[in-house]
Amino acid sequence: MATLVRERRHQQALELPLPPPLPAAKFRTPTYSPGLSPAATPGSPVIGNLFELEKLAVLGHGNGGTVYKVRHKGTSSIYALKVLRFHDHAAAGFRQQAAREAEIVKRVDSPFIVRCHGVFDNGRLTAGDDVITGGSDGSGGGSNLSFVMEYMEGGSLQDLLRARQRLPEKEISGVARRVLRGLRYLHGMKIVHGDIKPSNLLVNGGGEVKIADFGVSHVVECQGGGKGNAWDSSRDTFMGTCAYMSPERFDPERWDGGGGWEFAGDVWSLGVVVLECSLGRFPLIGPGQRPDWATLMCVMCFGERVEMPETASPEFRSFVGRCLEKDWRKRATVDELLEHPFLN
Ligand SMILES: Nc1ncnc2c1ncn2[C@@H]1O[C@H](COP(=O)(O)OP(=O)(O)OP(=O)(O)O)[C@@H](O)[C@H]1O
Repeated sequence: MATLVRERRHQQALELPLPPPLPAAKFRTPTYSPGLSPAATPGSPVIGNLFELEKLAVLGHGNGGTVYKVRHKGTSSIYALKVLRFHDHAAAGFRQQAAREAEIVKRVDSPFIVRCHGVFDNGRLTAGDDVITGGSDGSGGGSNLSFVMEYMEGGSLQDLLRARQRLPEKEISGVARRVLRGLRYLHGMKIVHGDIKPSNLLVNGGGEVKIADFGVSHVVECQGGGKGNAWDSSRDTFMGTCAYMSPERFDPERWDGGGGWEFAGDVWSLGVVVLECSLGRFPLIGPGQRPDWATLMCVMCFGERVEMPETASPEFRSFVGRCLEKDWRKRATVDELLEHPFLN
């Protein structure tokens, strides 16, 4: 069932070209320092083969894949290995989106985004601009796509919220600043993340938050252009994702989801996350309500006021209000939010 849901979720058409690869793509020259941390650093060695990695533990499961904690046998560096498995009957859209995810993570390089150290297509390391097929290996047993990622030993923001329930405004402001810097980088490359939520914001050993999981990301032609690329809500039934979805993605007709709104959707999602960090629960619905499609749709269409924590500062209220502006044209941009007093 979960696989089916993910397959549906990934059927969004992604026909636009990606920006050119970075000159020295992700898989950079190694400068490994033996004395460093258990977790791999930006200068970690290139991994040529998945057999170089030893699985230590399962870190988590997503829709369609498993994430393992692994150790590089040669250097003892620790990584996270995400493995997406495709059954032979997997929908073409699922494979296509996984390939798109791989192409995006190979190009992004920012301290605010979880680093990818290598992508393996059926165990074969793909280089800079190799075409990734996500296709069958011909063995009849399905295929897989594996991502070797920076290990984020603090887990996700969702884990953090489970443990601490609420975060103080100062910490929330730090989280928001890092996510916005990551979004500024991505949007500058015309990449819409599309799935900003607590489980996709990971924390490293130093307490730094980074954006992860490009499973529904895509590249848009130009902001404000008439591409449309309208989101078909019937494709995205996964609750964890739709809970953070903006009104114009829910209902493009009502909220004028023409061209240019897709970057604004990431800002809405960040606003929901920020409010959740302060309230200690998913904020757009009442404590006992389920965040199902119909309930969320009612909130988007008829809900007037977002509940704020009683103790929230004016800066916090203003910041969240600017993110959760229903009309995406009035919503703050990433650059505006980076100048907002809540962060400064
Ligand atoms: N680089 C990483 N370092 C440490 N833990 C990670 C890393 N990437 C993922 N995880 C853990 O594995 C879990 C599963 O990640 P994955 O990206 O597959 O799915 P998800 O984001 O939880 O759900 P979904 O697939 O619905 O987006 C995460 O919630 C996180 O706890």
